[in-house]
Amino acid sequence: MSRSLEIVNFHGIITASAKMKSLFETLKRVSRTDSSVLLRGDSGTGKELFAQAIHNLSRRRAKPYRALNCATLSEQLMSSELFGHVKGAFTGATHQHDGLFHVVNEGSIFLDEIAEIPLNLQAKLLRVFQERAFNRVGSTKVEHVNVRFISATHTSLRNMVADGTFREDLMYRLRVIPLFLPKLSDRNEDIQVLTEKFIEEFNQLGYRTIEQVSKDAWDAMMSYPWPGNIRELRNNIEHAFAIGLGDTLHLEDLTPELQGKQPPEETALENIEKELLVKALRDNHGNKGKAAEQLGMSRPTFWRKCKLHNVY
Ligand SMILES: Nc1ncnc2c1ncn2[C@@H]1O[C@H](COP(=O)(O)OP(=O)(O)OP(=O)(O)O)[C@@H](O)[C@H]1O
Repeated sequence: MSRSLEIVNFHGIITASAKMKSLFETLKRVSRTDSSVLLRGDSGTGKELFAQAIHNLSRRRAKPYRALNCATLSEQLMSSELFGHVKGAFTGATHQHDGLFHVVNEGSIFLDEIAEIPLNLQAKLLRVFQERAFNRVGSTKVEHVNVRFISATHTSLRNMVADGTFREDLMYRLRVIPLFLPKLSDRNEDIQVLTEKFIEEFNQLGYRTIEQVSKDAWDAMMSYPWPGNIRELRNNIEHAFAIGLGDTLHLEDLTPELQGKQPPEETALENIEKELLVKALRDNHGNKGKAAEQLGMSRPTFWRKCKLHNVY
C-alpha cells in the first residue's frame, strides 16, 4: 500500500515525512554534544522515542539513561525520585534511597512534562546545571553528578516564564537545543505508514491477520485530527484487531471517535468532568500542576483523569 513512500526507521521512529527526516539529521549532530535538548510536541508525538535516540547516538550510550514523567508525582515523591533521600527524611522513609541523579551519573536523564516541575524543585534542578551538585532529601552531604539533560513539554515554557510559574534561568539551561516534533495530522503520509506498521505488529501476535483496510476506514483515518497522535493511532489499530473479524479492517472496527460518535461509556457526568479538566488546563495555560490545584485534586489524580478522558 505504501510502496511509493520512502520509509525510514530511525532508532525505532518510523516515518515517511520529510519534516521528520530533517529532524533526524539535526538529531545526529546534536547527539554528539552534551547540550541540553528540549523536545516540544503534543502528547503521543514520539518525544520519548526521540529522547532515547539522542542518548543511544551519544558518547554516553554505554552509561545509564533514565526517564521521569514530572506530571505524575507529588512534589515530595518527585524530589525523592530525582535526588534520593536518607533514612528518616520524611514519614515513611524507612530506608536510604538512591535518586535518579545518583543512578544516571555520566549518562542522560529524560524529564518528560518538565513544565510540571514545581518552583521549589526548579531551583534544585538549576543547581544541578550550575554546580553539578545536589543533596539527597534530608541530607547535608553534597553529591556531584555529570548528566546530560533531555526534557520534553507540550506547552510553551516561555509563556510559563511570563506567568511566573517557570524560572527563566532554568528555561535557558534546558532549551539550548529546542526541537519541535510535528503532530501526526501535519504528516499525513505517516498515518498510512504507521497504520501499516502497527497492523504488521499485531498480525505477528497471530490471533488475527489483517491484509487490507477498507476505503471508508482509510478516509476516516486520513481526515481525523488525531489529538493523541501516534499513541491514539496505535490504540485504534489495537481496538480494530480486538473488535473486528476477518482480513479487512473496517470503519466500524475503529474507535467511536473515528466514526464521529461519542464513546459509549461517556455519560453526562463524565462529560462534565472532562469539560472541567479542559477548562482548568486552559485557565492555567496547560500547566497540569496548577490545573490540579484549581480543581482541588492531587497531581497524580488529575493526570490519571486526563489520560482517562483523552485530555491532552
Ligand atoms: N514514528 C514512530 N514510529 C513508531 N512508533 C512510534 C512513533 N512515534 C511514536 N510511536 C509510539 O507511539 C507511542 C507514543 O510515543 P511516545 O511515548 O514517545 O510519545 P510522547 O510524545 O513521549 O507522549 P507523552 O507526551 O504523552 O508522554 C509509543 O508507543 C511509541 O513507541
